Amino acid sequence: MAPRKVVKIVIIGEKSVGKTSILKRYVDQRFVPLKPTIGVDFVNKDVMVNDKMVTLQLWDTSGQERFRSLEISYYRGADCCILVFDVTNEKTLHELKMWREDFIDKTGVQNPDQFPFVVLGNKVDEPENRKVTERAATNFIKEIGGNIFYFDTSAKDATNIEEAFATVSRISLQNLIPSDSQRK
Ligand SMILES: Nc1nc2c(ncn2[C@@H]2O[C@H](COP(=O)(O)OP(=O)(O)OP(=O)(O)O)[C@@H](O)[C@H]2O)c(=O)[nH]1
Ligand SMILES: [Mg+2]
Repeated sequence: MAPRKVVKIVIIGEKSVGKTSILKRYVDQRFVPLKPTIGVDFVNKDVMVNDKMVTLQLWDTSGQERFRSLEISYYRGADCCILVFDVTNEKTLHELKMWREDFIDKTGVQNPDQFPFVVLGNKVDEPENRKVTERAATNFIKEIGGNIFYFDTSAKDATNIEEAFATVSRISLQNLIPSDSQRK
């Protein structure tokens, strides 16, 4: 049997936007009170993509400034980057530009326009507090351009979590095409 493919996915963005809650919802189908992430953590999930079993290695990190120095080793070898913001806090969307540029700088990705990014606008279960519309979010990703996708999500009520990770799995595998491997 051919060895199982393993893809590395990193999830980044400001503190408290819901990165760990999104992973918990996806991997354990649960939404529970969580402490802020300290440093870096990771969790594996096996999924079927095009009839093949693939292991997603999901790397979670803290959005807090004081842990930023850890990120170089954490970003290295990523096949896809998930950028999370909180739709009830506009500043967390604007900060994503910085998070994306920092990721590109630190990984040394040669073709940032081809590298797969998935942006998640989280906490859409709070429509009364929503500050960033889906339209504003999609305009934002159009402005960034490249190989980038957008989903409104909620870790709390599970909106679009499966859908977002189906896209993450698919585009992470595209990134493993051998002719692209010199990019890393
Ligand atoms: N309403 C709502 N609250 C959420 C959602 N996702 C996360 N939260 C809440 O937002 C807070 C932060 O969630 P975390 O998952 O710890 O956020 P994080 O991005 O991992 O934060 P750091 O680890 O500190 O960077 C917690 O109180 C969560 O319960 C969501 O989809 N909806
Ligand atoms: Mg966290």
